[in-house]
Amino acid sequence: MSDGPINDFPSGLLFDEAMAIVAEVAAAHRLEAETVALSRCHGRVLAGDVDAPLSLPPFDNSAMDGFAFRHADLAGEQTVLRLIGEQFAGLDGGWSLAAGECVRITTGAPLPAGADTVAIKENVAVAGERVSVPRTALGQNVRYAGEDVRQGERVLQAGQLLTPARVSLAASLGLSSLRVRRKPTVAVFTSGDELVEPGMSLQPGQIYDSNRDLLMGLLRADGLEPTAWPRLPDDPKQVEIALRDAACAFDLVFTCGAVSAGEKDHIPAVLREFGRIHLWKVKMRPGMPLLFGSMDQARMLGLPGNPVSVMATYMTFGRALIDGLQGRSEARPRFRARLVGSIEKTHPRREFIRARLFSDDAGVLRVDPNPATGSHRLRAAADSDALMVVAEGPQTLADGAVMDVLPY
Ligand SMILES: Nc1nc2c(c(=O)[nH]1)N[C@H]1C(S)=C(S)[C@@H](COP(=O)(O)OP(=O)(O)OC[C@H]3O[C@@H](n4cnc5c(N)ncnc54)[C@H](O)[C@@H]3O)O[C@H]1N2
Ligand code: MOO
Repeated sequence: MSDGPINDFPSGLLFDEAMAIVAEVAAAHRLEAETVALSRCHGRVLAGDVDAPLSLPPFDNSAMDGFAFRHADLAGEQTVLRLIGEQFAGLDGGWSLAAGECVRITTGAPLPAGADTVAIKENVAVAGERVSVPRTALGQNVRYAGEDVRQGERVLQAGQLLTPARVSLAASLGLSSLRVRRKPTVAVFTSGDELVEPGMSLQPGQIYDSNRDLLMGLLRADGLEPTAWPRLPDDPKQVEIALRDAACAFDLVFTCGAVSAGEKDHIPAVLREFGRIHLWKVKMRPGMPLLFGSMDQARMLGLPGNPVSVMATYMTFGRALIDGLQGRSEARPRFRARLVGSIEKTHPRREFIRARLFSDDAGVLRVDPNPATGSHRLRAAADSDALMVVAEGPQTLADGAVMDVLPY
């Protein structure tokens, strides 16, 4: 391994500069498109636009259970019509109404030819064939063909995330599969000789590995199916072997720890020697030692080892990488909330502060920062449900200032 300075790549970048590099590298390594059965499309990113092969609703139909008739037949407060049959939701009975006739109809059933209005059954008196319907506005309780979607109209676009409603829309159009981007396969590594598996006994100087569950949980919550690898020891040869092995089998390799300046922080040197570093160190807090590169077929994101650094870097760079690889072009929802209390920030880096989100009595979303500083303090993260973002440079923020927040 080379002993020279590791400096032939961008370093000490502004947050937005680093994000731009991640987006660019991800776009250059976009995952291939595949055709997937609709039931497996949830959470996937669409690879192509979808134009409606049919209109929705496909035919005029009733919005309520009741009686369908011709509005022109109504006279006065009550009109007696002649019941000629039933049209339930399902096969079209081919009914056609002549003057003074009506048909019993259920919700979703096709409207008989000639009918243009439906009275709900609760307001109708039926005696044999005689049906007394009240005054009803023209078109009442009718759902028109094409009022939701017109045939040929673009309803979904490449780059959109397939939410349950979007998958359901595709189903309603009769589509049984969609072109989506492959989901990245993800390997997760934690690293450090101090780490012990929860459940084992601790020797002096050791701590339990908490980042593995943190990162696996964050990835799973984003719909990925990560694979946890055995922990990396603080040994450069073993780090090299494990990372090279993972890099030829996974799209994404996430590591936690061993990316800072310590004597045992081997990951940057391994990445440089056997792959390529795209950037190292970002002006953010926590998360400053973030490392991003490529090795073999994988993109590698080296998250700093402190737990809150893992959260801040995953929720920003990790997600940008995952979204970029899948060509997700629709921005994730942005949340903004008003600050509780005030903040005086003096350092130059962008800061991510653990905070609680809540709606106040006036219906205003508020964000209440946790006073704990220190990216090792996991308890403050567990007591919080969002990271609040404070912009670069010195900032004096008063109560009520509008803040960007990343809920988790
Ligand atoms: N001289 C310098 N020292 C440090 C710098 C620096 O720039 N110069 N950066 C500091 C910052 S900021 C951070 S963040 C940390 C990150 O360092 P590493 O990514 O190399 O992480 P480690 O040293 O391996 O670990 C940091 C910290 O986190 C604990 N840790 C690591 N992995 C886990 C895990 N899986 N579960 C629980 N806890 C974990 C580890 O024990 C350390 O306490 O470096 C600063 N130092
Ligand atoms: O930047 Mo470190 O990630 O302060 O904790």
